[in-house]
Amino acid sequence: MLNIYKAKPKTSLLGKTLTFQIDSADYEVQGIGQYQQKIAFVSGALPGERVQAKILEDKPGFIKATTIKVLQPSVLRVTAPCHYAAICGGCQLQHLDIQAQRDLKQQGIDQLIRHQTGLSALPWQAMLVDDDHGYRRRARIGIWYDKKQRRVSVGFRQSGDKQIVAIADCMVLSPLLAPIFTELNKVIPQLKDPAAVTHAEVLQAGEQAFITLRHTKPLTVEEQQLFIAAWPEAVWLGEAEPSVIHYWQPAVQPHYYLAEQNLRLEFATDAFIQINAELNQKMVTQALNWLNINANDVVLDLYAGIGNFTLALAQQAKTVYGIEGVSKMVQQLATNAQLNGLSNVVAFQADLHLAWPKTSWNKPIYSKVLLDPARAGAVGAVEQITKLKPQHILYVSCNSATFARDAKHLLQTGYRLEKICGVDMFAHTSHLELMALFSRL
Ligand SMILES: C[S@@+](CC[C@H](N)C(=O)[O-])C[C@H]1O[C@@H](n2cnc3c(N)ncnc32)[C@H](O)[C@@H]1O
Repeated sequence: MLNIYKAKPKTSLLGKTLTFQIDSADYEVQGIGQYQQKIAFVSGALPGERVQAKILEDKPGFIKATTIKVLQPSVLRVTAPCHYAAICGGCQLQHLDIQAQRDLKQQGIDQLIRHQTGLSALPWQAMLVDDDHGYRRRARIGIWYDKKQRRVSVGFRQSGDKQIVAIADCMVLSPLLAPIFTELNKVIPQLKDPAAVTHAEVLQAGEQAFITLRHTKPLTVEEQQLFIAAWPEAVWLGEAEPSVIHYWQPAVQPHYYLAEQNLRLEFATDAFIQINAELNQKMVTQALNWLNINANDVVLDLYAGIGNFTLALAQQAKTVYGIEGVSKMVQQLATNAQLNGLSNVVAFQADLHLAWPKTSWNKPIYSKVLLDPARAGAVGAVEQITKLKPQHILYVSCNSATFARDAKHLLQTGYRLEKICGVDMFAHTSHLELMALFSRL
């Protein structure tokens, strides 16, 4: 008789609660432990701790879990300063004091970069830091209307979940934007269809609050007036379809200042700007210092946005080419250069992750390059940068993993890492911005 062997289906660990001994932490300060043969990444757990954690993902090589109970705490563990920390997904590191957060983030990133690049030590410089409260000048606030209970929830997404956690205040949001929670809670239930508004983008530009409400059904002028009357100091806008934004009041131009450079930058409410104004200022000034820009420099600023670095570089360089993927932002960059009296800025649109066009800006004419890509890093771009053979490359990164990958390429193609520093742009979260200066050997 033929015996057919059938492998027993493995039972998934998903949703189970297990106990983990945490040995170390990764670059996002998630605890690392082990379960049988699998490596376990446990959010909310610290090295040296024993925790109970719920399994969120069960993959062949690893599992991901979230701490639900700390059985044996680390000496570094503190009580979170925000009363929503345990349920809100916005900040992941409030169980550490701010200095320990910064130390552990840098240690984890140091390990990641050394592992990827093979460097034995990194030339770390002092981290750029500022106030860890009230620093966010932009945020997306979730809105959920429960039709059965006729109740609105305004807040952030729960950690590891899609549910909105209703909150009344946020420790890291700029105080100017604080009224958003009360006012939305007041007005949304008065709408004909309260479920029509799904989220609010809040923005502080200078001393002005801008609120863009995303709504899936039209809102009447009377309904728009309810929001304006509730918080008249704010400027209200509606987004009926993605990226189709209308002012409900006379338009006001959002802008911010780089006071140290005496620059004024204008932007559209949906354009990218750096989240933390104080640290952005420090970052721009440090970029000028590290690159040591002089009047002979021809500089290439990649992923230039609305010209945050471009204009400051142009004040000291001969010429700056700013390249950006979004056409509207390229136009804004050119306008900002004009508004600030800078005639040595040239702005181009290009998708930097595709093959670069054979054009005036893609030539080996640069002494210095600054790049500030989004989280995906400079995939496809970093190879093309090195072909231009600039003397110095300043890489500003918001994702250490993609930075480590790109840094490896730079080191393999004739560059050395001169300086690196963290920028604690998103205090209390697992993210750390990086600035790294590479020079040609
Ligand atoms: C982190 S932001 C930096 C913007 C600017 N340097 C600043 O400091 O405000 C990254 C910028 O890269 C742009 N970008 C993203 N992917 C791109 C691509 N494939 N090609 C060109 N630009 C891209 C985004 O539109 C965004 O403006």
